This record gives sequence, structure tokens and C-alpha cells, in this order.
Amino acid sequence: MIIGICGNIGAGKSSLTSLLQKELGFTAVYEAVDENPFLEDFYRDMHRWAFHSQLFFLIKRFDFLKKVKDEGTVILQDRTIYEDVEIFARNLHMMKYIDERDWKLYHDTFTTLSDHLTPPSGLIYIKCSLPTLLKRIQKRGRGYESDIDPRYLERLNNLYEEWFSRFELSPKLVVDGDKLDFVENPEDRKIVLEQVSGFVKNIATGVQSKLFNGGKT
Ligand SMILES: Nc1ncnc2c1ncn2[C@@H]1O[C@H](COP(=O)(O)OP(=O)(O)OP(=O)(O)O)[C@@H](O)[C@H]1O
Ligand SMILES: Nc1nc(=O)c2ncn([C@H]3C[C@H](O)[C@@H](CO)O3)c2[nH]1
Repeated sequence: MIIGICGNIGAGKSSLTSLLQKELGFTAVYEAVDENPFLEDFYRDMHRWAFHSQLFFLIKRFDFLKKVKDEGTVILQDRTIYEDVEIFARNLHMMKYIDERDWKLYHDTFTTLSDHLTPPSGLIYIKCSLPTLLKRIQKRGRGYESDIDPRYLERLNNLYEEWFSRFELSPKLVVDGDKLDFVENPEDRKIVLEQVSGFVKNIATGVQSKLFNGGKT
């Protein structure tokens, strides 16, 4: 089964993915950030590079979904394709960094490719407030993110809230990224591990009972 890990920039997706990989033995697939040849340019000049950067992330995300084989193991996906479209690209269109014509092309590309899209078996959202995100982005220290406008992050956060609350394709779990420091604090780590393993167990039980019933609910 595929479990999507979602959340804003710096929310802790890669950290949580690697914790779950280490402690629960799940398989992890990380976001292709360093491979995106447009990302640095995008942060320097959003107008010029927004469309290219979005298209790159979109193709990479489909590439992952095409290659990944669901063989009964738990595979974690660090950020989902829905976030590219519903949050990042939508926001850039709303901010007029992607014009109507490019937005239509991007969206048509997504719609055409998404005919073969299977939603994840579960979705884990790391929810963080703006001050936490800013602190974490600073802590990580990626050069090209150093000048991210807090208002840009806040817009993304609002879209995350709205998208996650209406997402109904899979069971969902919220991890409180403000309260739980699963990077440095062993007790918080334990809480998160319990939350996630309970969530995944429930999904697996649901999947099994569906199989047992021949798919009837
Ligand atoms: N729950 C947490 N408590 C404290 N620090 C955290 C927590 N989660 C992540 N961090 C720290 O915040 C920084 C960003 O985390 P991480 O790279 O995992 O975020 P991300 O969501 O994968 O970001 P991106 O969207 O940019 O890929 C790292 O320095 C990490 O150590
Ligand atoms: N514009 C844009 N669209 C995306 O779909 C997208 N997905 C990730 N990112 C950026 C955020 C982090 O800097 C960095 C790591 O997540 O990459 C994106 N940026």
C-alpha cells in the first residue's frame, strides 16, 4: 500500500518518512527536490520559472506512480501529486505567476495523465503553523529558500487546510507538527510512531476485510 506524507514546505515530511522507514521498516520514496533544475531559478524569479518547475514536479510524481509496485509492503511517498496541483500550481495561478493559457495546459496534462491514477491507501498530513514552518526552513538552511516570503507560505498553508479537509479519496491522519518534535524528542517520537502504526494497521485491516468479502462493503 502507498501512504502519502503531505504538508507545507519544511513541515517535516522527509524527517517523518525517514523515521518511519527506520523504526517501522516501511519503504521510503523521497521527493526529487535536488533533481529539479528549475527550483533555484523559480525562487529567484517566479514569473519566469513557475510553469517549468511545476511541470517538472508533475512528471516526476507520475513517474514515481508508474514505477512503484504495490506488493503488500508499506511504501511512503514524501509529498503527493495532489499537492503539486491543488496547492502549489493552483497558488501560482492565483498569484498570476502562471497565466491562463499555461494553467490550462498544465491542468489538461494532469487530467490526461490522471486517468491511470490510483489514490494512496492513506494520507498523513503534518500540520504546522506559519511560525513553525519559518523556524524549520531556517533550521534546514537551503540557500534558495532563505528569502521565501512568509505570505507565500501562509497562502500555501491556507490551501493545505482547505484541500485536506475536502480530500475524501483515502483515510486521513493529522500529525500535530507544532506540538510534536519527532526529530529531537524521544517521547514525541513514540507518540507519532504509535499514531502512524495504528493508522496503517486500521487501513490494512480494512483492505484485508474487503479482500475477504470479495470487495463488497
Ligand atoms: N517535528 C519536528 N520537530 C522539530 N524539528 C523538525 C520536525 N520536523 C522537521 N524538523 C526539522 O525541520 C527541518 C525541515 O524538515 P524536513 O526537511 O523533514 O521538511 P519537509 O517537509 O520534508 O520539507 P520540504 O517540503 O521542503 O521537502 C529539518 O531541519 C528537520 O530536522
Ligand atoms: N513551486 C513548487 N511546486 C511544487 O509542486 C513543489 N513541490 C515541491 N516544491 C518545493 C518546495 C520546497 O522548496 C522544495 C522541497 O519540497 O521544493 C515545489 N515548489
